[in-house]
Amino acid sequence: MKPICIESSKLQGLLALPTSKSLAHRAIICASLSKGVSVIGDVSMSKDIEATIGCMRALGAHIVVKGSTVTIEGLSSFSKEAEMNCEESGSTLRFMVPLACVKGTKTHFTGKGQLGKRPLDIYYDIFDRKGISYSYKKDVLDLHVEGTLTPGTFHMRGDVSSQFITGLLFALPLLEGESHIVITTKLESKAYIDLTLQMLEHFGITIINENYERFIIPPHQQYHAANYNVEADFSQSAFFLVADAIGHDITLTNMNLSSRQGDRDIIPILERMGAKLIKTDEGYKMEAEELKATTIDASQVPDIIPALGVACAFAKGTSHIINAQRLRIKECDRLEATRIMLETCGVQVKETEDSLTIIGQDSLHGGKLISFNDHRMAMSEAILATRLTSPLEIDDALCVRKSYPHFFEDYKKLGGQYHEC
Ligand SMILES: O=C(O)C1=C[C@@H](OP(=O)(O)O)[C@@H](O)[C@H](O)C1
Ligand SMILES: C=C(OP(=O)(O)O)C(=O)O
Repeated sequence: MKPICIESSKLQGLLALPTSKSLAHRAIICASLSKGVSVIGDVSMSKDIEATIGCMRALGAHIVVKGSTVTIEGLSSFSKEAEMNCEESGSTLRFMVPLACVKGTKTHFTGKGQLGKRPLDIYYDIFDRKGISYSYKKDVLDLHVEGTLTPGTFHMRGDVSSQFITGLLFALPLLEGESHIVITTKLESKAYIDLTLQMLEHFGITIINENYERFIIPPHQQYHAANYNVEADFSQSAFFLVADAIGHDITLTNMNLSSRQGDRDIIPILERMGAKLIKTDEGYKMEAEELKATTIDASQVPDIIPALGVACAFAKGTSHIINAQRLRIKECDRLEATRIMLETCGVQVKETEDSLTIIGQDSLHGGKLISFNDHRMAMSEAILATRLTSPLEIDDALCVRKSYPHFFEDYKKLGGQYHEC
């Protein structure tokens, strides 16, 4: 795709958000492991979700996609061999690896972009302890795994990625003996574990959660087919709620305010900055006269930080984004990328190993940016561009396909103005 030039514009109107990628991954996996047929409704297709569907098919599930409805006949036995292309989806890879080892499926994992550079060591340690054989290449995802996971106690860090814990939570209930997962550090991205537990329960799996320090997984369990409708995605809501907070007028028509998605915190964070959530006849929107600086702890909400960086850029005063080291191991180094995005448009930003200090500005200019091949950076940049005094060029906006293929169509419908440069 050619670079696009975005002009400043007023975004306004109604928008139905795509549905939650995190919940869709989980529902598709649980249904694929179930006895019987499940219908998963309201799935928003994206590259990441297609990757998970492809992997579960490779493992033996029968999956039919018609529009946003995914009908899944769970696998009757695990495939002996599987080829799993995880594209650029960290969730897919980290959720699939333990599943590949439930019945010793000989699996070849491939993927693209940064995925081969994102941590997997927690699994390699388990493989070493459990005698599972594996080989991988450095920095590109080309991983071969063969071996069977045995039950036991798994000591795991909780401050690298919660996706490793989720991955084990899917696989361990299927083993012959009881297992325990013991979290050895502070648990970050904790709400994603809640989403996993919620989905496992929906599909009939029991996990005993001892205060997020130990998870006890009874053995010999069976996933039971269940229907499930996926709710709107709060990580995606962040772009539009931030847009509202910096002066636009977008009403989101499908947000579930009692959702357990951690990124629902976008609302209290923006409220702390002086914005207000307003209920209208059609849905919800944010309103703000003026934003004020705040301190944001990124450890539980890593995915909404680039969008919040845009809010901080227009806030009065100095904002701090703290505990953000793990942003460096996402689709790009999101801490550095957020700094570059803001600096390019005239914001003063200081970056440390795990924080950003952002000095809010009244007026910002355009420039030339790359998307860092990261959907959340491209979407944040598009929102930032609406409030600049000159156009912003973005090199490769196609990366939004990872989670929100229609982002730029929706952006245009709301009044966003861009053209190929
Ligand atoms: O479990 C999930 O669905 C996710 C967990 C989070 O990852 P970490 O646990 O690595 O922070 C989040 O960043 C990712 O986009 C989705
Ligand atoms: C980090 C993300 O996803 P994943 O870890 O699944 O690649 C994301 O969607 O922002």
